Amino acid sequence: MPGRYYSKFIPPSLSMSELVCQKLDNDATDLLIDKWLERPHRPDAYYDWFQRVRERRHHATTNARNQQRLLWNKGVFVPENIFIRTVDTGRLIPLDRTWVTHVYHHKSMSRLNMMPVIFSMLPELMLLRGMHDRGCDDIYVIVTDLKRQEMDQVTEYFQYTATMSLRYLTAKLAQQIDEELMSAAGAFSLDQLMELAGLACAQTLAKVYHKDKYPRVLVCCGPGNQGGDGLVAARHLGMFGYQPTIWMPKRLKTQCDNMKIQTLAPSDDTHSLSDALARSDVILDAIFGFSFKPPVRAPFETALPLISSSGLPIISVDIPSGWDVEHGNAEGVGLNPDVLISLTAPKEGVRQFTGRHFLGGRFVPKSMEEKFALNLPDYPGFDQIVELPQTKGTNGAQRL
Ligand SMILES: NC(=O)C1=CN([C@@H]2O[C@H](COP(=O)(O)OP(=O)(O)OC[C@H]3O[C@@H](n4cnc5c(N)ncnc54)[C@H](OP(=O)(O)O)[C@@H]3O)[C@@H](O)[C@H]2O)[C@H](O)CC1
Ligand SMILES: [K+]
Repeated sequence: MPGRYYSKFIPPSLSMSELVCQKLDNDATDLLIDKWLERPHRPDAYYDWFQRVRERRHHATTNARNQQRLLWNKGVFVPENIFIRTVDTGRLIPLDRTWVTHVYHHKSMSRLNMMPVIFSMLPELMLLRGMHDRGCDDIYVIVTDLKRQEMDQVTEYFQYTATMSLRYLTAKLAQQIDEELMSAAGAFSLDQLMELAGLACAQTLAKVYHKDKYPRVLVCCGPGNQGGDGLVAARHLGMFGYQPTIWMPKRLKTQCDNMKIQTLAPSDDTHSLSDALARSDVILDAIFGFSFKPPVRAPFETALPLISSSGLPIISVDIPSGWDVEHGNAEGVGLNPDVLISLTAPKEGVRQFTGRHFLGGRFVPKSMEEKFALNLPDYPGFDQIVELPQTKGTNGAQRL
């Protein structure tokens, strides 16, 4: 077995192993399925599924492409050593991730939702067979003798590449999705979306910057809807026990006043901002979102450098303010946040962002996610946010 030729950015490849190609025809897998089904089982979805697979096998054997190809070298045929090369993206996926990935890529399978993969050889072969029957014609099984630690690194790599199938939005597409969410397809009001977006922003800040260490949050709000997200976030942060202060040079909002959240008087100069920066622990940048068009105009062209030079940690909403929605911080005038909370889906311009990256906006109906091929990751439990793996300065275009 060759040494470690792969890393997060050098994917494992077939050339890593001296592979022997063998063919496993459907009769052989049917035999295995039959044997497995004969064992005592409590009926469950997994069991039913394979029973249906068995019933359909005659159809399958009349299928001209009824072969699964197995490739392996000297490794042991155990789940940790098995990779599947997917037919659609051609990526190598560790077997224990395959089910999830498959559900992810083949929406038709999603109603079989996340049945547990049973880690023994027979069910795995059955799983492959089931995938085959469901339209995944060429399934490559690569058995290697990677060690556990190497496997973990490969898994890390796959987690990274999995996020690369996430769709990054252009400004136009982000606006289109926003409009659609508020049309009959989504049937949300702007206030509802803003409430959820602001909650996701507040949750992200609270997750990264604990209120005991960073109690004083300066919420910088721009003149558009993103400024509204900022106000909502300020309200939630107040509820979470932070002491937010709002800098919103263009207008004020009553809900935050009612909660006695301090709001700096609107003004076209940035003196009040400078003072507030000196009294803050962390900044929530809710200045510009996907409708930003460079160059930055007053008073923000003075505010952005002031915020940057404060040296305080910054958490940006949707896109770091001053970054072009599609081309990022090409002009170098934008903020450089430590944390980003993208809403709905990341924007094209943040592909180069290397800090901690969260996704929020858990309001996109499945139909819309599919229509726009967003490939959104699953949100954990009841959270409004999901953390995306950090990119290390690549352009994210890499694939196996
Ligand atoms: N579906 C979602 O994900 C939701 C996201 N939300 C958030 O809304 C923003 C987008 O909101 P929008 O109102 O379309 O735009 P912005 O907040 O980005 O800001 C537009 C305002 O900014 C002014 N602007 C634009 N460029 C500049 C500039 N170079 N200098 C100064 N000012 C600028 C612009 O002024 P104009 O005079 O040009 O009109 C606007 O006043 C999205 O990113 C999310 O954060 C929603 O909360 C809900 C759903
Ligand atoms: K922003």
